[in-house]
Amino acid sequence: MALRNLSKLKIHKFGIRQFSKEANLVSVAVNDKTGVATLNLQRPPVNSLNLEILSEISSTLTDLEKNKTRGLILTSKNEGIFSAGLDIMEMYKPDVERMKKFWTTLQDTWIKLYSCSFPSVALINGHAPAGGCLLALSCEYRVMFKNCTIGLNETQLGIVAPQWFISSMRNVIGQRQTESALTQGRMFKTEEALSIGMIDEVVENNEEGVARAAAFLKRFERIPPMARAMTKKYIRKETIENMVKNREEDLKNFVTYGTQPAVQEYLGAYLQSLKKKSKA
Ligand SMILES: CCCCCCCC/C=C\C=C\CC(=O)SCCNC(=O)CCNC(=O)[C@H](O)C(C)(C)COP(=O)(O)OP(=O)(O)OC[C@H]1O[C@@H](n2cnc3c(N)ncnc32)[C@H](O)[C@@H]1OP(=O)(O)O
Repeated sequence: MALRNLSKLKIHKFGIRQFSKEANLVSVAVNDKTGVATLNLQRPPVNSLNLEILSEISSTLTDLEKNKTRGLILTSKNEGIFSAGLDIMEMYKPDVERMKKFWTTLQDTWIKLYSCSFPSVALINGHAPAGGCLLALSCEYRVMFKNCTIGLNETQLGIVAPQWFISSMRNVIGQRQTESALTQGRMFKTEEALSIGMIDEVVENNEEGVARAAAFLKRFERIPPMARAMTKKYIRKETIENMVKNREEDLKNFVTYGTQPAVQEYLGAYLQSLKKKSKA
């Protein structure tokens, strides 16, 4: 597996374009033999998703699509944390113009990941709350380390998960489990997530995780890519169209709702509790 500069596109002897990104907040490694790209989130300390990392994920997904990658493994360089979700600092006492750009970039990233033509696996090698969970749910398969947690915990923060977050979960675990999980803002331990089908496999370590993710992607080796991609597109069409149709309204809701004093108070208190915990 090699890390390459994105600017250097080349056709490999297997006929697969190979590339990766020389960037700060994500890195991409492409397996020469299989054409599978591993996208690593690497924004210390907890891979919280701010405007900059989302922009990099989004542009990387565009590049992977253009370069006809054969599959994606989405994971974290920071073992122990897949992603802490959206960077709360983007929502707390926000600059409204940046806040809009942030949300629009999150929408773009989700659309690209949710609708990508290539098969995708989240190798969840650490905790995955909220936006971290959303990224994982947007993939087609989820492999997770033991002793971690995953879930959409928004209500615990006093915020409301948008419709497309909810649909992403509902499409994986169904209406009843989603309603129960989201109204409580419940975080699931690995084994619990497995038992409700939120994740597909549990692994001991990174080596095993990469092997299981690769095994999932290998299932498509003999499936004509076009047929596969069109089938995925049809299955996900309604969810994506709903979001795209409502994205302006979704942005408006985010700004209006997110800037309300009561929501700001919740976010401020939550941030304080996180900071206290890290100082204890
Ligand atoms: C009517 C309809 C309206 C629709 C409107 C839509 C509104 C929806 C809006 C938003 C949706 C948001 C979804 C989200 O993703 S919100 C983010 C939720 N994330 C979390 O709750 C996770 C919080 N973090 C943790 O639980 C832990 O940090 C954990 C990831 C488990 C890692 O734990 P640990 O390794 O122990 O690390 P620390 O807790 O010590 O954290 C290290 C430092 O990082 C800071 N931190 C952590 N998470 C975040 C974050 N998400 N954003 C910003 N900063 C974060 C933490 O404060 C520590 O900072 P410091 O070192 O300065 O103390």
